[in-house]
Amino acid sequence: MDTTLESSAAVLDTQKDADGSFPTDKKITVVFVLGGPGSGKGTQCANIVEHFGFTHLSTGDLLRAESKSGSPNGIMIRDMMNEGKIVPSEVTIKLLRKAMLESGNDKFLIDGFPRNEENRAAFENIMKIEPEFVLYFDCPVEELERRLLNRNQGRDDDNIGTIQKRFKVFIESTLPILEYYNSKGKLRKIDAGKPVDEVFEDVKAVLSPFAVEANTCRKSNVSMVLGLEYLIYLVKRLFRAARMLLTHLFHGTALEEGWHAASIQK
Ligand SMILES: Nc1ncnc2c1ncn2[C@@H]1O[C@H](COP(=O)(O)OP(=O)(O)OP(=O)(O)O)[C@@H](O)[C@H]1O
Ligand SMILES: Nc1ccn([C@H]2C[C@H](O)[C@@H](COP(=O)(O)O)O2)c(=O)n1
Repeated sequence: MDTTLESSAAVLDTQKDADGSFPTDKKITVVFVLGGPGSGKGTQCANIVEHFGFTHLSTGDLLRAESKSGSPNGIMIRDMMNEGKIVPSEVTIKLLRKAMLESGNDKFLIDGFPRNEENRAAFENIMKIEPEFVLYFDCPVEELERRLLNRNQGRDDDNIGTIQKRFKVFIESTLPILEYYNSKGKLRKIDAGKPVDEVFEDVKAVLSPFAVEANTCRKSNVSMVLGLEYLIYLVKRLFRAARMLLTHLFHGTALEEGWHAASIQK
């Protein structure tokens, strides 16, 4: 398989443990999203979420949040990320699993994972979920560097020293994972060197099998909203009827009392 960087991520088999379990009756769909650092994985995932109803889980974001949470692993994660190294799978998968369960969704874009063979094997062994396919954003290294240096999102690892290390780790550890999924016919390679909208056109073509489900999902959301609105309308009418009845009873009694008092005075 040729890549630009060289030249310069189902079916659920339920797992039960202390963290909880996925519902047995649901098919869990997982799409792994890979590409060099800065290839636009996060950018495109945001578009996919909007159009196809997936939950986007960025392993980098999950690790960054964990490193800042003051957890026992926090310092180790921060140090490894600053060195561009890959955090042990046990840590990453625990975070991923928790986020997947908490989302309540059954379709996941797992961004920046699996980064190496250890990640891939651990996910398969622990989660027992086969990815539907792997979306690979392929982009020239010069463009990656330019994007990362201009990102300006305050990331500690967006400095030239760590960027070079991340490129090296991508070539040595992640490219073999792409080869693996390519050999299984599960790689969907996208030219990520183009403008964002053009890249998304290609992404949409790959994600098209999920379009019908997305429509269904949107339709069911619409009927849920309409159902809720109708319920609110019925409750409002009920309240109005109750108020009219009470007013009628109250006024009736008051009138009766008024009439009674008047007749006594006479
Ligand atoms: N097609 C594109 N053309 C130009 N700039 C882009 C494109 N896609 C993304 N960018 C910009 O490049 C930078 C990196 O994009 P993004 O954060 O989505 O990459 P990433 O692959 O998620 O990075 P990382 O692996 O480091 O988390 C961002 O500033 C983004 O706005
Ligand atoms: N599976 C993963 C994903 C990410 N990391 C670490 C190492 C990366 O350099 C860093 C940033 O990830 P990104 O936001 O660029 O996807 O996070 C990891 O160790 N394991």
